[in-house]
Amino acid sequence: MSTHINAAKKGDIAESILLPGDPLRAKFIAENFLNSPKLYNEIRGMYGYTGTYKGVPVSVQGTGMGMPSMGIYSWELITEYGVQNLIRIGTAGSFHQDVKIGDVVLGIAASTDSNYIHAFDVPGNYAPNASWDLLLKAHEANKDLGVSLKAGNIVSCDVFYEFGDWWKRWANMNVLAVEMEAAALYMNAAYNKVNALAMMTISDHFITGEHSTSEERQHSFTDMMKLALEMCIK
Ligand SMILES: O=P(O)(O)O[C@H]1O[C@H](CO)[C@@H](O)[C@H]1O
Ligand SMILES: O=c1cc[nH]c(=O)[nH]1
Repeated sequence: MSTHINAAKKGDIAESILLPGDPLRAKFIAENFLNSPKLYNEIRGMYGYTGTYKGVPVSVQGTGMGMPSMGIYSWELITEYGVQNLIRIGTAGSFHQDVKIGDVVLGIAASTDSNYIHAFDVPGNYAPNASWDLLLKAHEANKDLGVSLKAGNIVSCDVFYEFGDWWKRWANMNVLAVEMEAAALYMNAAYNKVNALAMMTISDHFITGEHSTSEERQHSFTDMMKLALEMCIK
């Protein structure tokens, strides 16, 4: 048991885990995609389940919103429960015309406006990046699934409700989309030498003004869920 996760022991959480921000998305995945899912965490309502997918143990854990929350859950999963492969399955807002609602974006790197890197005391800037191993698995798994995938730099921001044209300056640097957790996940994974990849379904569009409903954010986006699950058995 750790401070924010009350799974009893290491083996109660699988080596590969899906990490949606929304705990109800975790519940939906457990109930619809995992065999014999067991609830191992409900502290703070941040549901975590372990079951099997095509015979392989897989867990799914809500991580909340923002880098402090992702930082806590991913750190405990890695250091207290030995999780090796962490796949964030989130939502994001697109900055580009050709990255459309429903597309899945793989964050090869995660730029950020956060100070999370201060925890690691590096003597310069740091470029949080995805695991090559997991990127290859995503590519491999998608050969059968054919999900509309885009990959590139994303930005993890501390503020959801930002004003003005801030996003255009990230778009100018060819950053594809905004979300709020990937950079912290990548830093925790790098420090602890484990694998992480953040994939996000586009739920909002800064150019067209489109927005998905909260119901869609919770229950839809099953392409991304299937892709992440298939990666766990590669
Ligand atoms: O859908 P999730 O995984 O929560 O991800 C995105 O949605 C939340 C904001 O609505 C932030 O957590 C952001 O990163
Ligand atoms: O952080 C996020 C997530 C989804 N959509 C956004 O616009 N921002």
